[in-house]
Amino acid sequence: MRQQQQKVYAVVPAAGIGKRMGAALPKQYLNLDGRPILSHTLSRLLAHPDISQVVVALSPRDTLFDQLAEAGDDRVRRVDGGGERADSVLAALNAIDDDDAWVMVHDAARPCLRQQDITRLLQQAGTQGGILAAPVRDTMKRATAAGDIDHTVERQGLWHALTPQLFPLVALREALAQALAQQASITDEASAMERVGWQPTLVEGCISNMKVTHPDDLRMAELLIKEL
Ligand SMILES: Nc1ccn([C@@H]2O[C@H](COP(=O)(O)OP(=O)(O)OP(=O)(O)O)[C@@H](O)[C@H]2O)c(=O)n1
Ligand SMILES: C[C@](O)(CO)[C@H](O)COP(=O)(O)O
Repeated sequence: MRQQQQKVYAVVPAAGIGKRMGAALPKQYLNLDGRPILSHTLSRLLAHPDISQVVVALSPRDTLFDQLAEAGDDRVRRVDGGGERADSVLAALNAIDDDDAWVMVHDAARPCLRQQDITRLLQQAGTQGGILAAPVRDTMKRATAAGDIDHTVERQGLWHALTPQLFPLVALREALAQALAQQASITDEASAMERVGWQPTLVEGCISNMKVTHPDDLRMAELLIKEL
C-alpha cells in the first residue's frame, strides 16, 4: 500500500509507430476532438492532484511532441524510448531519481482515462501494486490455426488488463530490467511483476478507457472523449 507521503510519477510510453493504425503519423499524434491523442492523455494525468510529474518516452526521431501545449508544463519530462514498449517504460523509470516513489504507467494511446479511475487505482492498489482492469463480458473462444473455434475459454475470473498500472518504482525497475535481460515477452508492467512472484490487485476500471489501436478505435474514442 502506497503511503501518502510517497510521490507518484506517471510514466507514459509514447514512442510507438502505430503500425496497426496504418496512419501517416504515429497514432499518438492523430487528431482526437481537436487535439492530438497524446495531448489528451497527458492533460488527464496532469489534472490529477496526486501525480507529481510525468515522464514521457518518445521516439528519438519525434519532432511533434514540442508542439503540444503539455510539453511546456514544468512537470513534464521527456526521455528517449526504446524498440519495444517495455524498453520505453524502463528508459523512463531509469530517469526517475526518487527510490521512495511509486510509478503509474499509462499508455499514450489511452486518452479516455477518467480522474475517478486514477483515484480508485491509488486507493485500492495493495502492497504489491495494482492495475486498472475490466472483467470480460463476452464469451471467449480459443481459435485453431485455421481460424475455427477450438474451444470456449472459461470467462469467470478473466479480465482485460488496462492502464494505468501502479507499482513501487524500484521493484518495477528491477523486475522489468530482469525480464528484458532474460528476453521474456512483456506486454504490460504487471507481467514483469508476476514473473518475480507479485500478485498485483485488479482494480475495476471503466471499459471506455480503451487503447486506440486500429482505425475503428479512433471513431469510438471520438464518441467517448466527449463524455468525459
Ligand atoms: N517501442 C515502443 C512501442 C510502443 N510504445 C507505446 O506503448 C503504447 C501501447 O503500445 P501500442 O498500442 O502497441 O502502440 P504501437 O506500438 O505504436 O502500435 P503498433 O503495435 O500498432 O505499432 C503506445 O502508447 C505506444 O506509443 C512505446 O512507448 N515504445
Ligand atoms: C499495456 C496494455 O495496454 C495492457 O492491455 C497492452 O498490453 C499494450 O499492448 P500493446 O500491444 O503494446 O498495445
